[in-house]
Amino acid sequence: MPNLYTNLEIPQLKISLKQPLGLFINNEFCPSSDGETIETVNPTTGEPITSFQAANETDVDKAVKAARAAFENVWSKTSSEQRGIYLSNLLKLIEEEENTLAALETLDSGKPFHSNAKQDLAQIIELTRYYAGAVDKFNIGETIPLTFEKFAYTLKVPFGVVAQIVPWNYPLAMACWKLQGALAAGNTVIIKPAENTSLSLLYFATLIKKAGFPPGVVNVLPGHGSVAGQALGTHMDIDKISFTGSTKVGGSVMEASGQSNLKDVTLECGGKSPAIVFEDADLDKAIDWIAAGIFYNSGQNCTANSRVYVQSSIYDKFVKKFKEIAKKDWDVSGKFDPFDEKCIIGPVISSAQYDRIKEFIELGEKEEKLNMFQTSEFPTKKTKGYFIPPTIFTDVPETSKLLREEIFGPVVVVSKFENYDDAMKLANDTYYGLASAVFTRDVKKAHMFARDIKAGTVWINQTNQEEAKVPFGGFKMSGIGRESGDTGVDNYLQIKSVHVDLS
Ligand SMILES: NC(=O)C1=CN([C@@H]2O[C@H](COP(=O)(O)OP(=O)(O)OC[C@H]3O[C@@H](n4cnc5c(N)ncnc54)[C@H](O)[C@@H]3O)[C@@H](O)[C@H]2O)C=CC1
Ligand code: BAL
Repeated sequence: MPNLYTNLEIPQLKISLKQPLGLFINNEFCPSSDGETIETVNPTTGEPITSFQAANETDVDKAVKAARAAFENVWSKTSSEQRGIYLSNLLKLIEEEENTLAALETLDSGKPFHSNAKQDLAQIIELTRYYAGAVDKFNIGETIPLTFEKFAYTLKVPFGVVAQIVPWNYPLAMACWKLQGALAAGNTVIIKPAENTSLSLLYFATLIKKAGFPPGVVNVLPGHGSVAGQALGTHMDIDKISFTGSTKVGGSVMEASGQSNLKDVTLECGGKSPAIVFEDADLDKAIDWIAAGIFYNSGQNCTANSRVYVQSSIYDKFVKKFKEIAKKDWDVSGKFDPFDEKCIIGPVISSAQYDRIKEFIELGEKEEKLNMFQTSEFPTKKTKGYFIPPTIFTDVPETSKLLREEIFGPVVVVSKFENYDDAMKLANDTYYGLASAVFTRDVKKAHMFARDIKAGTVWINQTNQEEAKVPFGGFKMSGIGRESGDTGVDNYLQIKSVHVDLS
């Protein structure tokens, strides 16, 4: 029998914890059927942390059977009030274990503990509170009068068994965006974390059990995307799948649904979100927001404002100040312990992502010969972690690969525009449509931008702010469907129409 738990020590916070390493099915941790494991690496040091069990097709089937039985026998008969009680219990446990969960995020993903990881937990707490109260608010159908003797009504009912696949940039937060909404709607769930950040969700599974959720309602299946993820996508007894990650894999999840049982699909995929700065903007505030919007979480945000367009009359001033702020507030040098309050930018998630981002930087600098500014030396010789300093490319043409592709690191391109029409043309010149930001003191211009931009989210005089009450999702190749807010529950409900004949 493999080890299904290990002790982890986080000396910086004096935390020691019992970390589960198994697949979580029917409220128990168990080994994978073929003994396959995945090693998880600390991106701050490049050293392994531990290994956990990796699910295969047989394990996926076992979890689906557990989720199906829990749905048919227990969960579909559990009142919304009782579901709300379980979610409230979970909220209390998350609050109690906030530091431990945040510390696991920092250990496994490199997120600075005091800023990013604690901020993720604050968001998780807010949204769990929201969903605990939402269970009976968004499942209300309507009555439709037809003739004197006929009417119809609609019921909003859960799908049944839902699969969820989440990425590594916000490991627990992305899981909770999906999980709490699906549970509030009355579904049972099988959730797969990313290969490189499974620890926090496995630990979270212990809270699910403690909160009283019946066995099989929540199942956590760590595993490889190409194995466990693929098996979830093609399974014939999963009613809905929700995915967050790359646009490429999002497409294959949709394809898997099409090739199997046409399960309902929600996708949250990539972005190349523009920030537009007009000459009448409060420049200092705009720069502070934009710097945070690209450098926070080391730029590993699907909504990162990775394309910045600045009106030509203030362009030079903007670029000068932007570099100063990047250097002053976001530099990495010498601050290589994400548990230390001074660390503002952690490492990127893996050596593969580090190499990928480095390639983009070298392409911009050497092949495309763009103007480049970095806040400190790169590659840095002082750490084995995957640290990348804030990197700013200026005067970048629309044809540049750096301007067109999602880099997912602390790398931003800046260009200029002349007038409103010019700005809109540039902002919309992308296959993506996740988010956007506009900076101006002109109310009319701000709302014209909100009208004209083809993106699921628009921020006016701010950027990258998320609220549990507000729907989130993408236009174009950034996704299908919405999460968060009422849609975070609605997304997991389907409509049944009932026709009544009184004649
Ligand atoms: N929109 C977002 O929040 C994210 C976007 N990305 C983008 O993707 C790029 C590559 O990162 P990756 O880790 O490779 O992302 P990915 O899309 O491969 O990984 C996301 C999740 O999908 C799973 N997965 C992988 N292949 C699968 C398959 N065939 N079927 C079902 N699930 C599968 C993974 O195990 C993980 O849980 C990043 O550089 C970034 O541009 C990555 C993570 C999050
Ligand atoms: N903050 C959650 C969505 C994202 O930016 O990846």
